Amino acid sequence: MTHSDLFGPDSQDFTPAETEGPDAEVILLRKNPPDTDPADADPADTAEPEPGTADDGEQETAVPVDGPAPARPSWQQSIRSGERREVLPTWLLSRDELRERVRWTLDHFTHVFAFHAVRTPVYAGTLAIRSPLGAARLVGGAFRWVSDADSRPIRANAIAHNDAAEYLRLAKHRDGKVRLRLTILLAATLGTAILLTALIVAGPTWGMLLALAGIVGGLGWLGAPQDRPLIGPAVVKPQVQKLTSHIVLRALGALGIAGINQAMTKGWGPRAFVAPITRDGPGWRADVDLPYGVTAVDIMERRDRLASGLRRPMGCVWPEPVHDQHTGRLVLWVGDQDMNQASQPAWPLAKAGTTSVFKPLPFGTDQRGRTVALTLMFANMLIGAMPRFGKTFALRVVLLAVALDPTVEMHTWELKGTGDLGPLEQVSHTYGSGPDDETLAACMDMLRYVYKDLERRAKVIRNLPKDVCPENKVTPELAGKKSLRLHPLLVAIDECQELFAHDKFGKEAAELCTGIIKRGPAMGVILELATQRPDKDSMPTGVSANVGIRFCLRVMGQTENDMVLGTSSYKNGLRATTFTANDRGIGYLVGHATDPQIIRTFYIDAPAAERIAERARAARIAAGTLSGYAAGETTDAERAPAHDLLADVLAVIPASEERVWNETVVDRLAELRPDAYGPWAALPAKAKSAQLTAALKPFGVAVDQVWGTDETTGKGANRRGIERDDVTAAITKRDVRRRSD
Ligand SMILES: Nc1ncnc2c1ncn2[C@@H]1O[C@H](COP(=O)(O)OP(=O)(O)OP(=O)(O)O)[C@@H](O)[C@H]1O
Repeated sequence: MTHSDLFGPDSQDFTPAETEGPDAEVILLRKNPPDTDPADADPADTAEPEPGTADDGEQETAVPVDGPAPARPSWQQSIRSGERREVLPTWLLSRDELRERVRWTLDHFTHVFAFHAVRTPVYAGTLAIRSPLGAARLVGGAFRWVSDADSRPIRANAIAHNDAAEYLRLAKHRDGKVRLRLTILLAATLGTAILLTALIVAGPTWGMLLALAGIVGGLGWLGAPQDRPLIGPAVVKPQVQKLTSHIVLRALGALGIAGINQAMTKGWGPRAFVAPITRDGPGWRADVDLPYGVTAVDIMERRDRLASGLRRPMGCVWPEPVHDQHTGRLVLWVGDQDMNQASQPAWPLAKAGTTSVFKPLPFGTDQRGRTVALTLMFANMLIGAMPRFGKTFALRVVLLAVALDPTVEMHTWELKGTGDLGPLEQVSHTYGSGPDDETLAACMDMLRYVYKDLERRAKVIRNLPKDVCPENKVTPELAGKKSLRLHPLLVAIDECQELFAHDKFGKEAAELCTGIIKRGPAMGVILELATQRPDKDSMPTGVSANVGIRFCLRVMGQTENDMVLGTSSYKNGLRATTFTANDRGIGYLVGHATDPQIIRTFYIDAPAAERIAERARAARIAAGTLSGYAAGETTDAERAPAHDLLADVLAVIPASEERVWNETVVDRLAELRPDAYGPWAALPAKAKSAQLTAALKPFGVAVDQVWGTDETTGKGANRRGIERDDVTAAITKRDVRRRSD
């Protein structure tokens, strides 16, 4: 509809096209009197007039739907919002990456040199075999050149057309050429012959051999068949197809997304790319603005189909959103190699170095091979995966990095019982391995201790002057003050479902861990949990809802996925279900950077872990921080006798004896278990009796004066002793209590 259609040829001079360009739409509004509520207006009055009838210029006005074009932004305004490209490539700024590149380059050329050096005899033999043919080709070529064989067809043509004049002209020209070339050839041959003779007669042997090798090599090279080169490549490069806009659009168009398909019919394709497709690390990067209404998540959800459209393995295809752009901006990174096959640099701390949990600790590499480091202080971490996909390996990388910070008190518990975290035993304040009730009970003791320590830490922090602790949380300075005992404390529980799903300990474990996870970070307490069963029975919601850093390796379903990565993660395209059976050690990392990342953890095998832990132990010994289990200190529980005192006492008092002196009981106990009670028996009579009194007190066994007979002298006397019935009653009472627990 044009302006004159609406207003007639005499309408006021208003040309939308001049203001907004040809696409600007115009709507017609009826001007209401100022005191009229537009809602009260008669609908008939607002009906669009027939073209050409809208002549009431007083009542109607045309308003362009698209407002006037904004004034052109200044040069500075337009450039300020732009993205600055890096001055130097990131690999040049990172010492680790630079070192890795240099190392790789040296490695590469060493390999190439060794590859060809080993094959030198084969190359020499092949050249020698090919040299006669090469000599024949040289002679043939020289003959053709001297005889000007190339011009033969032209002369033949002159003969065929009986063109005598032309033939004579050509023959004369050729004769001159042949004479000149023959002279050059004879001179070159003579020169070479003289040189060779001189070399043979007067030159050194090596010179002669070199000349011979050169001649044979040259002739062999000339004699090589075209389809069989002498030297094969030392490194077979993967045949990677270059990523082009055509391939990207083809793949996007094959996803079955209506928005993309419709936009394509309207010519969206060429405008999709906001930057040229470039090499980015070991792969290609395309920045795409998707059609209106299509989001990057829509593409991420269809990664498998995208990989099919690109004709690349799934592990090469990584679509991502751009957090500081609109949701339709997609960065598509297509690796040359499947992520699970690409070579990975060694863990930067594998050979040397210590760490600080206040600083980032190297954890893995992303698809582009860049190191991803985690800052664990003030965070908690949950690792989830199906069995055998690298959960314990991932936890071990984190724990080894933490172990290299000598200030951290480590509590390492692996509740599967395979000893995968065994290397950490030598640096841990408490350590346990196994799914049995005894280990779980000890793990609970540890959690109670840590939970209680939170209260102490809170009190210490609360009482610190504001200028020392302005943020009410542990700082590196506070952590360093030994007297405050605010050093970082890390609790790691692998296979934590064993604890949370336990009939007896589950509820308390959930309460303790929820408390630790909520209050721990500010007080320097870090909780690391790993589980192969991230469901609601094995992972309390109080825990899963409060975790900061989440790492999800391959899982089977949406529930497990969301349990580890957080609610709606699956819906938002974060699908650890799409990892394949070969993607061990690869997972989504959420909560660490602004955007979720795909990480392959550094691979540290058991022997390497052992070596690193030994280094960590040495650093702790040097810093004077080796403590608890690692330092050989025993806990109260361990100090408690492994035997049953009441049962032993009862065993040494026969039913015929109603009362017995304490000292007699101790002597008999020492006879029964010399290791356990021998030291008691060695005490003087009074102390001996007092020892038994103290040991029986917690069980409520009364000690009183009892009549008895000295076993050596046979004399009767009143001394401190116990009644057998009291011991039996104490045993019964204890057993009843244990059963009710
Ligand atoms: N980053 C990695 N790169 C390559 N392979 C890895 C990586 N991490 C783990 N793996 C492989 O995955 C295997 C299983 O790892 P891990 O023992 O950590 O699994 P898990 O999930 O703890 O299994 P489970 O639940 O049975 O304890 C390892 O033996 C190792 O070979």
